Amino acid sequence: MGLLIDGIWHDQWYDTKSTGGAFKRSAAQFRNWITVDGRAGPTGRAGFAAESGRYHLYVSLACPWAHRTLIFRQLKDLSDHISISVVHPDMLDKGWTFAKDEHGATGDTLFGSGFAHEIYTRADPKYSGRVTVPILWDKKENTIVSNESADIIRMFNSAFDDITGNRDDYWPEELREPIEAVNSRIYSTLNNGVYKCGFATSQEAYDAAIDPLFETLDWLEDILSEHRFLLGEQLTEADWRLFTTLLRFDPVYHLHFKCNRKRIIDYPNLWAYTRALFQHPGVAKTVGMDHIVRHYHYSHDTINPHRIIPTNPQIDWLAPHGRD
Ligand SMILES: N[C@@H](CCC(=O)N[C@@H](CS)C(=O)NCC(=O)O)C(=O)O
Repeated sequence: MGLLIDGIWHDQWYDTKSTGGAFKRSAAQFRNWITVDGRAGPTGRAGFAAESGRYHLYVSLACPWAHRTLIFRQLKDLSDHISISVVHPDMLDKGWTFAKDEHGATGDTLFGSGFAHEIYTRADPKYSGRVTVPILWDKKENTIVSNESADIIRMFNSAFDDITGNRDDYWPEELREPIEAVNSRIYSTLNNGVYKCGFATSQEAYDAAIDPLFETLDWLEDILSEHRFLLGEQLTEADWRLFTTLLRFDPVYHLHFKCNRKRIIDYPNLWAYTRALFQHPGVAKTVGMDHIVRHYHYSHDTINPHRIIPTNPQIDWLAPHGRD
């Protein structure tokens, strides 16, 4: 694990010393938007029009943020229009790699690079910052459009609709305000909250993260006891953003990140909801559980120094969910 400083790779773990043991996620730096006609989006510059075959997505099957983008690529029928490369699950001293010696790791199918940091320096030879996935690459302008999953799923939600004819809308205008409110709590206490627990290097930092996390799970259980989805009857991006964390919770976060007060299967509504989303058409094929379990346990040697991969519970994702 490391980062680029002025385009040079440095192997170093997250700095939690300056924050009293708390993990602080750094903000993504490439924030352009693909739009229907290439006009600028909410951030960044213009020039990224939706075109079939122009863009390439670098993902890790293990990563919950990258997983969101893979789900939207699937839901919005973008597989024939946006190509992908899948990194190797082990993220060690050189960061994400394009090694292919693991089932499902494709290598860099665009440039044949060895490491994900080469994609960042290809876009900006002096880039300083973390080398994260997902990365949305523009083959035409030879640069990174975006490395922020929250933005990428919104681009995928609508920018290519005229090309695919798929007009399913997971960010409907009338629900945007409540979606933002739900996203914001879930991001801070759950999506990122599990990392705050897992990467904490002081008891105080862990204690500060664990209560809000389980309060949020209790809150979600209540919502889902009354509604089919987070915002009511309509499936929205808020559900997909939550799903990638729920999916990883029992197999990884419960043990590896010490989020062990309860498991998702202890919450009847959350557990049935997670299965319902797993069983949604096209979603199961975006799930790489081998990469998920391998990545966390093998890569985080400050948490699991002997890199032993635990046996894990057998989870029946396909059991009937009864939430239609
Ligand atoms: N804000 C980014 C965060 C992505 C992110 O942190 N990805 C993790 C993998 S789960 C990563 O690549 N981490 C490498 C690192 O921090 O060095 C997004 O949501 O797209």
